[in-house]
Amino acid sequence: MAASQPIPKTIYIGSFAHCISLNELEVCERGAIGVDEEGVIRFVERNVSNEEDIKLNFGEEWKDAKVVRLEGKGFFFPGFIDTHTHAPQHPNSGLFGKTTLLDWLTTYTFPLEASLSSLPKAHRIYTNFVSRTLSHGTTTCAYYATRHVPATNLLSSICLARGQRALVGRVCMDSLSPPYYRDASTASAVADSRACIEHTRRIDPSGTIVRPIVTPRFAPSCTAPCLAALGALAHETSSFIQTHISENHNEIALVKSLFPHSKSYTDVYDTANLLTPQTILAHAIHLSQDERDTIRARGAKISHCPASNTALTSGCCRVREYLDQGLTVGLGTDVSGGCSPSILEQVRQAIWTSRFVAMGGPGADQPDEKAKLSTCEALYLATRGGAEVVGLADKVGVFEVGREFDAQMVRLGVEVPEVEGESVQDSPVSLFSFESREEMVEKWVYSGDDRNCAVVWVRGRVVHKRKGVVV
Ligand SMILES: O=c1[nH]c(=O)c2nc[nH]c2[nH]1
Ligand SMILES: [Zn+2]
Repeated sequence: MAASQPIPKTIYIGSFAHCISLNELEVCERGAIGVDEEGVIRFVERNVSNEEDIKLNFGEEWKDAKVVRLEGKGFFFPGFIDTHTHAPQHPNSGLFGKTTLLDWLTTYTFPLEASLSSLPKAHRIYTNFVSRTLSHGTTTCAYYATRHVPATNLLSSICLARGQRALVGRVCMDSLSPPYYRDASTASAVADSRACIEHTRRIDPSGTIVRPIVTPRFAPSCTAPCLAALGALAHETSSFIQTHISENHNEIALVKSLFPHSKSYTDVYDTANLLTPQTILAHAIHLSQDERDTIRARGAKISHCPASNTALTSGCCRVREYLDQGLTVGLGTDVSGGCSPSILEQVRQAIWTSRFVAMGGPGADQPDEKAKLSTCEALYLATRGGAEVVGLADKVGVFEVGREFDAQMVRLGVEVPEVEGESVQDSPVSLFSFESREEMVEKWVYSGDDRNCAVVWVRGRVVHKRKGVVV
């Protein structure tokens, strides 16, 4: 099992980068990170001159440590955290036409999800999707599965076997759903969800790698009794909760008509005790100030899904404002509303969305500079922000003593040679000779992809390696 295989003490030598705070990106040129047999970081050294000095400084116990050296241009970076995605929708990535949320669900999504009643099909999709997210540097992922208990349990088992940290949720939907894909009753939705929680707790009792997450699809898909029963189930089993909120204007109007006595969309969930510090709310685009205040007061978290929000023309989330108001935000790929499994892509998309908010649409005056996310802020959301959303704030997201080594080795390739006639190389990032380390990080953010993700570790264990890379 990737997650529990024994590992030697290891020293990672080379440049590293990480977000110390929302506004502070540290790029260390000559670093050394010491990781023990549990995968926990024991030292982080800067301005290292040679490996022997490191070993001497840290004494006898590190003298035989394995060394992983980052050769050439690149840096170690914390693993990405995907706070919201749908594994069963992977085959539909890129297929959405001109639909918006509600017709997209009935046209593309429900038929595909229903077909995962076939376990061989679920196996094919889930193994490929977990491989894909890992290959893009995602070390933790909050997954929606489907309604099916066996397929949901399979996804948990695959994540555990591959060593990817995951929250895995069986989707509950007992209302307004097609007859071929719905829960028969609140009682069966709760019983099936309980079965999935029990499976996840059985295969990983400590919850180090996989944890269950109670998953009402969204308010239109659930009756009020079902929402309340799921709130109670989450409390009884101390589980995380994930759902969608305030993604699209037609959806918000539908919620208003289905729950006429609720003050707002947020109030529907609050009434059902679904807003807790362990709740992940995907999208959250069109929230009123009152709703934001409630979400903050309950300690619930937000998953910003910029690519999906654009593809389904749902709206531009005012994330910079949310951060100023003290809301906790991470990034989500939301496949297949979003068409990429890459959190690096969401970093870019979050930055573009913030610029669209800043530009304010046709006829607007000067851009609103306050609305713009910086590169560092977006990287923070992809790592430390995400860690807060999934309850791992004290464990991952930054290279600090006492945290676990969830990381990716980013390799940028070689500089473009001065002689004419060279060919384009495997890395999509073009380096010349002038770039500072900070500029290399910027170039990676704006032009990099999975070809730059050479190795991925969770708790110091290798969970992905690009072909040909030796560690
Ligand atoms: O982006 C989304 N994807 C979904 O599958 C979904 N279901 C309800 N609301 C949703 N939004
Ligand atoms: Zn979603």
